[in-house]
Amino acid sequence: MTDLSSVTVLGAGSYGTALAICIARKGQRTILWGRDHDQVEEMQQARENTRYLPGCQFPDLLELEPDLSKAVQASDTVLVVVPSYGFAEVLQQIAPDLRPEAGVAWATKGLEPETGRLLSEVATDILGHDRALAVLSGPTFAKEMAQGMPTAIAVAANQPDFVDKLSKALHCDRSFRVYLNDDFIGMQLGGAVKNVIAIGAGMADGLGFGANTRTALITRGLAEMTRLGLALGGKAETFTGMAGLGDLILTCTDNQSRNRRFGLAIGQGKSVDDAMKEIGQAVEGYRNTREVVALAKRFNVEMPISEQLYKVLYEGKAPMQVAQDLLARAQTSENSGA
Ligand SMILES: NC(=O)C1=CN([C@@H]2O[C@H](COP(=O)(O)OP(=O)(O)OC[C@H]3O[C@@H](n4cnc5c(N)ncnc54)[C@H](OP(=O)(O)O)[C@@H]3O)[C@@H](O)[C@H]2O)C=CC1
Ligand SMILES: O=C(CO)COP(=O)(O)O
Repeated sequence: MTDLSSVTVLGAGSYGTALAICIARKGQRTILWGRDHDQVEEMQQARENTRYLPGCQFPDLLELEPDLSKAVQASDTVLVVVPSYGFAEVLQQIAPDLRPEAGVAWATKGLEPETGRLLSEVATDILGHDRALAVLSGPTFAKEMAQGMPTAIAVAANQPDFVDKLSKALHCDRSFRVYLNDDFIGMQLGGAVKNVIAIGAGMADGLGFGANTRTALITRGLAEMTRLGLALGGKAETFTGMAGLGDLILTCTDNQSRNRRFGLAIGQGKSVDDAMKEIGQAVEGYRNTREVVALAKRFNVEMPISEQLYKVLYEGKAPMQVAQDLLARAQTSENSGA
C-alpha cells in the first residue's frame, strides 16, 4: 500500500469520515483509519459509517485500514481528525511511521487539554520543527459536506508548499471550496473559541431567549475571540473569515452543532453529565472553555462570556444568573478591550 498521491485520514468519527468521503469522491485514493477495529470492519462491509455518519455511502476510492502503522506509511499527506483530547496521543503513535517527507494536517478544533497549547505547538513538540504542518478550519458540518452540499473551508500551514498541496487534495470545483490563509495561529484559535461561544448561544436558547440574545452573543463572542487571537499573534482578518465569524455563525445558529445542542440542554436545566450523554459525540467546547479561560487570564485578555460559561460548566452557577450578571456589567464602549 504505497501511493504518493493518497491521503490518509486518522479518526473515523463524523468529521474524519466526511473528509475522507470528500477527498475520495474527487478521485483521490483515500485511506481511513479508526481505532475501533470492529467499527472499521463494519464500515468495510456496509461501505458506510452507520455509527457516526449514517446514510452517506463511501466512494470506491475510500479504503478502510485498521492498522495505524500501515495507514500512516501509505501516504505523504496525513490528516488527523480526532478530538483535541486524543490529538497528542495519536501524534505520538504515528511519529515513528511517518514518511520523512510526509506532511501532517489536522481538522481538530481545540486546544491541548490542561496546557491550553495550540495544536501546532503540540505537533511541533512531537514531530519536530522541520515537519510540514497544517490546519483546516471553517464552517463545515460533517453531514452536509458528505452529502456534497456546497461548502467552504480555509487552510493554513507552517510551510507554503504544504498549503498548496493540501488545498489541491481537498478543493473540488463542484462542492468544496478551499481558501488559503497565512495565519496559522489565528485559524487554530478561532476554531477553539467558537465552540465555547456556541455553548453560550445554545444555553441562551435553552433559557427561552431569542434571536436578539443569540446575535448579541455571536457578536460579543467574536470580540472575545479576536482579542485573544490578537494577543496570541493571530491576524484580525482571520476572525472575520471562515475560521472565525463563519464558523461562529454556523455553530451558534444550527442544531447540527453538538456544542450548541450541549448548551441548549444545559439551558433547559440538564446536568453537564446528562447533556454530554445525550450528545454522545465530541463536544470540544466543554473542556476547551477551561483552556480558553485560562489562556485569557495568562494573556490578560477580558472574555466575560467565556468566563461566565466556565462558572456554569465547572462551578455549577445557574445559567439564568449568568445572563443577569452579563447584562449587569458596567456599560462599556463597543470598541474597548472589554
Ligand atoms: N463533526 C463536524 O461537523 C466537525 C468536527 N470538527 C472537529 O473534528 C474533530 C473530531 O470530531 P468528530 O469527528 O466530529 O467527533 P466524533 O465524536 O464524531 O468522533 C470522534 C472520533 O474520534 C475517535 N477518537 C477519540 N479519541 C481518540 C483517540 N485518542 N485516538 C484515536 N481516535 C480517537 C473516536 O473513536 P471512538 O468511536 O472509538 O471513540 C471517533 O471515531 C473535533 O475536534 C471537531 O471539533 C471540525 C469540523 C466539523
Ligand atoms: O465545527 C463544526 C462545524 O464547523 C462542528 O461543530 P460542533 O462540534 O459543535 O458540532
